[in-house]
Amino acid sequence: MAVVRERRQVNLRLPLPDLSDRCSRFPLPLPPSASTTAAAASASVTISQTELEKLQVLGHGNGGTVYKVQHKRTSKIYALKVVNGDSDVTVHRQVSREMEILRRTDSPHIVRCYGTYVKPSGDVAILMEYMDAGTLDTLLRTRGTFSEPELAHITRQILKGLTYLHAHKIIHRDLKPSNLLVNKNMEVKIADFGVSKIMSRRLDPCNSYVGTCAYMSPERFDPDAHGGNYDGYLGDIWSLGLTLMELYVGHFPFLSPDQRPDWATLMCAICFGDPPTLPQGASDEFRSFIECCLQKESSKRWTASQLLDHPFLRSHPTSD
Ligand SMILES: Nc1ncnc2c1ncn2[C@@H]1O[C@H](COP(=O)(O)OP(=O)(O)OP(=O)(O)O)[C@@H](O)[C@H]1O
Repeated sequence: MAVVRERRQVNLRLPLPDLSDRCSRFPLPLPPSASTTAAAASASVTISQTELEKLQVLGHGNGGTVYKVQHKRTSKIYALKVVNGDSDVTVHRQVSREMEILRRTDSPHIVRCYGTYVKPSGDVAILMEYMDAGTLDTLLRTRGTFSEPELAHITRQILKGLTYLHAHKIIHRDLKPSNLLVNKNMEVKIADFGVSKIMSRRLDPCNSYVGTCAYMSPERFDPDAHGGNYDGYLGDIWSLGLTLMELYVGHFPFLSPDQRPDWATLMCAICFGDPPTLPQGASDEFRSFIECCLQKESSKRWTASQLLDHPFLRSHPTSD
């Protein structure tokens, strides 16, 4: 059993990195629309980094800072994730992995990347589409819990993103409300690929311990008790189940609302306790959907593409 990943405290007093013209130039696609397509993304113009003006800090992550930036010439808004050159090696490894995955992906359900920048000083940045409603975590805190129809809409989008990733042999490994970005049209996109894994084959086993432990499946928390390795794709499904439950009940499902998470409590609850269940009032379809995700034995969990056809989603058809 490995250690809990700690969130690095970002030093707010560090000067903002100056992304100068010495950096390589990257193609900047046309601004994203509600239905961004690969064709739209490939219709690109080129800008220099000095054409990006920082407007405000959107948030801090594990080693990086995300800024809202404006492309001066077109006034279009983007998000720029910046990691300083003096960050530790783990942070650089994570941002490199994130850049590699974002460059490979092309899906309306994955946050779109418009360029990556690497300076000789080691400063690294990723230019992404700006999601103007923040994350599902911030929405939960500001506007409260989500209804079943809202969750069905959210779930369908996450599952389409996961189906895309898994078909491309990418395991996210850190799915949680704060890694799901939202815009004002309630489009939900999967983000933050710092601890994701690209498999060389579809069924390669996983055995590394990275990600946010609270959302880890029992077999990821304690691989030794599960034969030393596990199917990482099904680990994403467990995290999805916990994420949806949290959005429905308003707090992390394994803990009561006022309980502080600590590693020992979490470990016992996830590895030795029963999976959490929905409170009274939830529909049978939603209850069944959550059960299909939160099976302790991973082989009993449904895959992302199977879940897309679950009665819970069929009972809330899309308008499109
Ligand atoms: N494309 C984006 N559009 C709008 N806001 C964003 C975007 N990307 C990130 N953010 C904001 O910046 C914050 C930090 O994002 P980042 O991916 O660096 O880390 P995180 O997911 O919050 O944390 P960690 O890396 O520890 O998992 C997010 O929580 C979100 O509020």
